Amino acid sequence: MGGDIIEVENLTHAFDGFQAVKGISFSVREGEIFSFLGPNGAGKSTTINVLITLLPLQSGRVRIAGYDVAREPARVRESIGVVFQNEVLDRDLTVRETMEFHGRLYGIPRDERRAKIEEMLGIVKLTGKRDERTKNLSGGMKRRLEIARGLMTQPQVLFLDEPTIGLDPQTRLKMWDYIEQVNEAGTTIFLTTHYMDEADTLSDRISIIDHGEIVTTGTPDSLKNALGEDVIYLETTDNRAAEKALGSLKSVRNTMASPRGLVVTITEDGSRCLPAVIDRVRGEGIAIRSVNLKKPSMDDVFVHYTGRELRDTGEAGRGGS
Ligand SMILES: Nc1ncnc2c1ncn2[C@@H]1O[C@H](COP(=O)(O)OP(=O)(O)OP(=O)(O)O)[C@@H](O)[C@H]1O
Repeated sequence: MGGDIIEVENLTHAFDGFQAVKGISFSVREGEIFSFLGPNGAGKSTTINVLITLLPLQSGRVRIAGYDVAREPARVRESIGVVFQNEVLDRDLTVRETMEFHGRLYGIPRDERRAKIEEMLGIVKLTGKRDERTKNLSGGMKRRLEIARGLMTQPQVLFLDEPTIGLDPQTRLKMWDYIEQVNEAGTTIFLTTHYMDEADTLSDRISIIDHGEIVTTGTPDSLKNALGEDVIYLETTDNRAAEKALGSLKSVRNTMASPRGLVVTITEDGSRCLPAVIDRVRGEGIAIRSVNLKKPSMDDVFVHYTGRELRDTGEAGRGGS
């Protein structure tokens, strides 16, 4: 992996006085698959829109592939590809025409354009669909076409906003393969996703943003390991009282109310300290409805740092920890 291809320093962005992004700093290394996660309204889109020059830089510094978004936006645009969350294909164009149109728009010379179209359609396995109108493609094929189109200009960084949203599980797995192939061919990937397993599987590193601030950054393994050895999910008749009772137990690192119950992260082998956890809760006269012991997952990391499930739009949990 090379140096930093995305550099964000102290980025702040406000809408009518409301601070959507509050002085965030992070970087993405050349060659990485980097995931940017956060609950709804956390500030992801605002950040990405500044990075891809759709929103003006208000304050801070952002460089993409060495170019400053405020001073050299055209250079930045030449260096990136973007695949948006909502489908933006012309339904009446064929697959090849879609690619052809994009290539012309970017002034790619004819012969190079033709070769590129074939190469990119090959990568996303759409060669056989070359003459199909896009309206007749499946959801997965449409996403692949959008990715192929985004790659035509050989961007150094490809921004993928929710690349697998709405796709069936099998197609999602295939899409992961394509994303990895694109990455192996040398493109840095900046990804947003609501699927924690996706972020976990694909990412070299992940940042989680909440309330306009980055709350943690790390490799999937380091983020999961930092939570502790194991996680216990407890459903009790009084989760608040149970949380209080467990606070003083030595093997308990952290407790947090979540929509799935009380999340207890522990520092030791869970199967060994589970009896003590149960005894302590019952000792307070609290009945236990269910217990679930497991290794920390990216979902647990997300709940730990944001107090919310990714799909949970409400304010069921507490912010931060
Ligand atoms: N154009 C705008 N005018 C006013 N407020 C805005 C605007 N765009 C975003 N916001 C607010 O800024 C905050 C961050 O929004 P943003 O779209 O960046 O979040 P997000 O993390 O992308 O959320 P989602 O996952 O729902 O897309 C939210 O509170 C949102 O309501």
